[in-house]
Amino acid sequence: MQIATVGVIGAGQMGNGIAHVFALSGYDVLLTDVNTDALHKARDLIEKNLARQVTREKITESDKDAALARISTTQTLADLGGTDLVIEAATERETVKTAIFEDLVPHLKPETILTSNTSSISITRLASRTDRPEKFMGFHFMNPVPVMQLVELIRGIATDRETYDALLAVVESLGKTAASAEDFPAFIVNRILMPMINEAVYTLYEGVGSVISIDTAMKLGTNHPMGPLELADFIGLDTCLAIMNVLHDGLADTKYRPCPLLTKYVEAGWLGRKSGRGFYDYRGDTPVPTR
Ligand SMILES: CC(=O)CC(=O)SCCNC(=O)CCNC(=O)[C@H](O)C(C)(C)COP(=O)(O)OP(=O)(O)OC[C@H]1O[C@@H](n2cnc3c(N)ncnc32)[C@H](O)[C@@H]1OP(=O)(O)O
Ligand SMILES: NC(=O)C1=CN([C@@H]2O[C@H](COP(=O)(O)OP(=O)(O)OC[C@H]3O[C@@H](n4cnc5c(N)ncnc54)[C@H](OP(=O)(O)O)[C@@H]3O)[C@@H](O)[C@H]2O)C=CC1
Repeated sequence: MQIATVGVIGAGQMGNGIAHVFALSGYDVLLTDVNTDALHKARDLIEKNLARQVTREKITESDKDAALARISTTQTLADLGGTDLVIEAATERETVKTAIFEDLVPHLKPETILTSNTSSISITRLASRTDRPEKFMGFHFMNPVPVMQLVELIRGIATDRETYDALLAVVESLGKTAASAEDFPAFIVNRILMPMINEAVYTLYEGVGSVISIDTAMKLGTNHPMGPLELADFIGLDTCLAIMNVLHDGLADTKYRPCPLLTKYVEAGWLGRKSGRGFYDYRGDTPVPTR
């Protein structure tokens, strides 16, 4: 199947990055969000990130202008009806995602491939809430999307070969690399990464180290580009907690118990970079550790 137009649902940090890379690779993109402000912010951020790529001589000014011209925005979900591929990248909450699919499905062409960028939720269960489980897949991009090479491809129990092959070809057209994961809670990347981040929060909670000592230890001791607490803030603490809850509920093992400090931060609205405060405070010129 020829994929030319892509609908992206959710204009947060992942939605804007996904729209950016698809537009730069020549796809027409229609980006939607319930929040008009998020749509405006996403467009500005895409423009800024494309400009950064021009400065670093990764792309030309005309590549940037052409990519921006390929991105349209809408607040009406039904406008995505004519797209060939839909990527849902809204908040990591199953009720939010299923409500989106239920609203969207009546407007879609029969051949449209439906995907979710979920970090952890069962693809089989999400697919079962649509009219096309055989054309439904997990399509998991990494943050920041324009920089990260990997896309995890997750087949639900009903996904057909044609859909998998079509998405594999899309990943190649973006110049990225696919890794296949089976449909178990949090797939591969977050099954491994999120317990490490959660353990870093326990290390802080139990007073083994400060925010700075934990991040410095992991950056300089294991050559990670970001420390685990800095990375948690970058991903979003609400998303980290949601993933730990899916692991805990889905695998029924206490080793996945979310750290109470992570829960408390989310309850306080301290969600990391996106809310201005998490393990670091981002309101000044440089991030300041909070513990
Ligand atoms: C939660 C999930 O479900 C799954 C996930 O995504 S888990 C999270 C996965 N992501 C990570 O682990 C990220 C870890 N961090 C990193 O790799 C690095 O810190 C980073 C790439 C984010 C930034 O690297 P840095 O060296 O500190 O910053 P900086 O020098 O400004 O940028 C590095 C490059 O990225 C580019 N870049 C950074 N952010 C960008 C963006 N949003 N858009 C476009 N380009 C961007 C820069 O232009 C630069 O490009 P070149 O090297 O080609 O010149
Ligand atoms: N952050 C990360 O590092 C990664 C996240 N992901 C996954 O990507 C998805 C998005 O995450 P991320 O971009 O970080 O989250 P953000 O919180 O940055 O963005 C989510 C966006 O979705 C919007 N939204 C909520 N409900 C709806 C709806 N019904 N219709 C349309 N838009 C809606 C939110 O609006 P509002 O703010 O008004 O609620 C917000 O603008 C999640 O499933 C997450 O697990 C995958 C890989 C990495």
